[in-house]
Amino acid sequence: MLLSIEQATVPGRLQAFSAQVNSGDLIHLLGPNGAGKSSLLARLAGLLPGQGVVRLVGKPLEAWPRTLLARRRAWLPQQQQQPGQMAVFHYLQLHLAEEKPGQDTLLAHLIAAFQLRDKLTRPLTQLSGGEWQRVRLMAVLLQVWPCAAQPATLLLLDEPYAGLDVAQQQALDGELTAFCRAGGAVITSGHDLNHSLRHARNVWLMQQGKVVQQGRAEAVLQPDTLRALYGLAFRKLQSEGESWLVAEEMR
Ligand SMILES: Nc1ncnc2c1ncn2[C@@H]1O[C@H](COP(=O)(O)OP(=O)(O)OP(=O)(O)O)[C@@H](O)[C@H]1O
Repeated sequence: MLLSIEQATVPGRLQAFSAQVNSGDLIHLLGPNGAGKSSLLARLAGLLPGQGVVRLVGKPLEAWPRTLLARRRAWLPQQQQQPGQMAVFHYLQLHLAEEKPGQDTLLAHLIAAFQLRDKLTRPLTQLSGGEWQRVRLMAVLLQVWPCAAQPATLLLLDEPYAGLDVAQQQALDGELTAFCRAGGAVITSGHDLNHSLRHARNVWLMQQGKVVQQGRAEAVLQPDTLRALYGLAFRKLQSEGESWLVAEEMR
């Protein structure tokens, strides 16, 4: 087991929550604004204090030396200021491991996937919002991409799709799927129910600081459940073997 969450809390923001995350899992965290998604992600990253225990490959987060933890789990906050004027390539280099076989190939692959080749010498402060998001995503992927020495790693992404155009959203889908196939696990927060229906393996639904449901996306994302969560009526449509959720206008 990669991550074991035992009665983890954040006072005033997250009620006691227990779950297990395995290598290969791709989990979407959904729920209304203020439900506690960011708080849960930050707690799992070991960056918010609280009760309970969070174990990464069996060891409590607090017992991990900082440098080793940084190679095992990465966290992408919802928003982040550019750390100064440095060039994109320099920023990415800061996230590379000293020695990791295949890292150069991975770097070239991610530069192409996120279409950053012609931005590499640009100062971070001169990127658009979506470009900075792609650079941040690339950095955390590089930081913990699974390798033979560390096959099981964890990526915690707070609203990673925000600001990405549709092609870049697809690129990110592809990289996260590859990351999980390589042995990592991903937990992301977001607000796009139909994207979660298609892309997530599991969904955790949150409401008022509590995880109220967890399970397969197709099973959890049901109109009645969503109505209770968002106060909106939903319909689930079927088309060519795919399901779609549509929020209906309330009269
Ligand atoms: N720094 C903070 N200090 C105290 N309370 C906070 C802080 N940040 C958020 N909260 C509160 O904690 C609760 C959960 O917030 P959180 O940011 O985890 O929700 P979220 O589900 O990620 O929301 P959103 O979808 O709007 O990003 C909210 O009631 C919020 O007001």
